[in-house]
Amino acid sequence: MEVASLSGVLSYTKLPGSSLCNSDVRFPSSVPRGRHVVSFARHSSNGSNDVDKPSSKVFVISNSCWNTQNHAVLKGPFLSDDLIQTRNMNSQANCGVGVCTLDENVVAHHAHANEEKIGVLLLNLGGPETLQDVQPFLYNLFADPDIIRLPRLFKFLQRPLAKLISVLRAPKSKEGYAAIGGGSPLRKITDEQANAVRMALEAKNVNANVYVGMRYWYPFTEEAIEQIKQDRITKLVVLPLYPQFSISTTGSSIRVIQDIFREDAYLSRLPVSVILSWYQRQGYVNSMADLIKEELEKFAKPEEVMIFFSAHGVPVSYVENAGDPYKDQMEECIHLIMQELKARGIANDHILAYQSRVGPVQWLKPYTDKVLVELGQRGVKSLLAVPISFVSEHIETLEEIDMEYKHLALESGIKNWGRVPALGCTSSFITDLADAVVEALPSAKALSE
Ligand SMILES: C=CC1=C(C)c2cc3[nH]c(cc4nc(cc5[nH]c(cc1n2)c(C)c5CCC(=O)O)C(CCC(=O)O)=C4C)c(C)c3C=C
Ligand SMILES: [Fe+2]
Repeated sequence: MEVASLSGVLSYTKLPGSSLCNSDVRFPSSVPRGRHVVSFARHSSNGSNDVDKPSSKVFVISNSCWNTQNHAVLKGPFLSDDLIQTRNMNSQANCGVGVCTLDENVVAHHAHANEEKIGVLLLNLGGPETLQDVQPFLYNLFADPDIIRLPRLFKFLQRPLAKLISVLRAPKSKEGYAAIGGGSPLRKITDEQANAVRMALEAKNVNANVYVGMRYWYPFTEEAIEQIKQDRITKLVVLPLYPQFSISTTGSSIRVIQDIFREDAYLSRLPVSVILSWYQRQGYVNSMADLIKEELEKFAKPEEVMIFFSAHGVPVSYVENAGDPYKDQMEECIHLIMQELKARGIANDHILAYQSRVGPVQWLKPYTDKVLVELGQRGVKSLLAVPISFVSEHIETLEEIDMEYKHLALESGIKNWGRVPALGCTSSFITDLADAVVEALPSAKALSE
């Protein structure tokens, strides 16, 4: 598990002997590769709220670069004008999850000033709850500078481009969401996970409020943070529900948090521990191995089944130019799961491919759809699909894998198809998340420290 504080451990200085290339800072070979840390430089604020002014930087140590990205100070997700009103009206109702009951607030109000109040902030992507939400949700997603990474000179195009792409993509997306019941199940599942983590912590004698902060839809991360402030939390663990780190997921959410915390006197003094990735945790690896074993046993000849890990892709440029550790972490994650299966006497063939590419750029390869066809041509008869970059059911498991890819696989000659469910609220997994929180607590540090 990789844990960092919001203030991070690095300062933004050009390293001796390094040279600038494409706005990335190359670093000398003495800097250890292969692990990553996300750290935020403390910038003197110019006092402006202008969203177009770069005033924070994200550093990612990766295999090849310390990548620096200039980001605008974001006061909230970019919302189309007609949505801003809806969002403000809904902000109270959508805060956190059902764990912050009235009773608890009353207790909190009377609690002793020195009493520790632990908060856990679960980060997730968010998804449209109705078909009307699809286009504004896509707008928020494409307006994120960590999703569409424009060169600094073209930043002014971010929002018009987001509007255009979201309008163009909405019909296809809507079809997908319509096929899974008219909306994303992410909010419901994430709320259930939050409640389960709270109870697992309680079982370990740790009382905590557990909040849900979504990046692109309700309840927004900004709303969850507002609730954390109102609840006067004294120590916070940030736990992204992505096992592997990517600039486009955990990185983007942490940037939002850091921008808000830096501007706020209370939040900048709040000790925070950020869990950057947790795919290496034995509890997670065991839970995945359990699910895979259970599904393999449903096949007539389990030993002949190809285990097909399908991960959400990212554009190649994230890995090659921006130093996103996502691909490395994905490969290591799969290695760990396969090692665990082997220790249990399961030695099936396996393969990793990347799904859900969007737009004309190159994404991580091999592509799931291409590999399925090739496997069929190679004579593979039984296949078990394992979604690996996400721990809830969502459009890409329920529609893309269960419908599109299953259809393609069967059409390509694969006879027996199975799919491992997402971890959801599997109890061994939830217990491990609670353990991760407990382990992260001692390293909490305030941004201002
Ligand atoms: C680890 C998980 C994810 C990564 C990495 C990721 C990167 C990424 N995604 C897009 C574009 C889209 N993603 C969409 C939905 C979506 N993405 C993830 C996870 C990751 N994305 C999830 C869990 C979901 C589904 C949420 C739900 O409603 O159930 C969508 C919308 C759906 C669609 O139209 O296909 C888009 C678009 C990019 C461009 C990107 C990396 C740059
Ligand atoms: Fe995505």
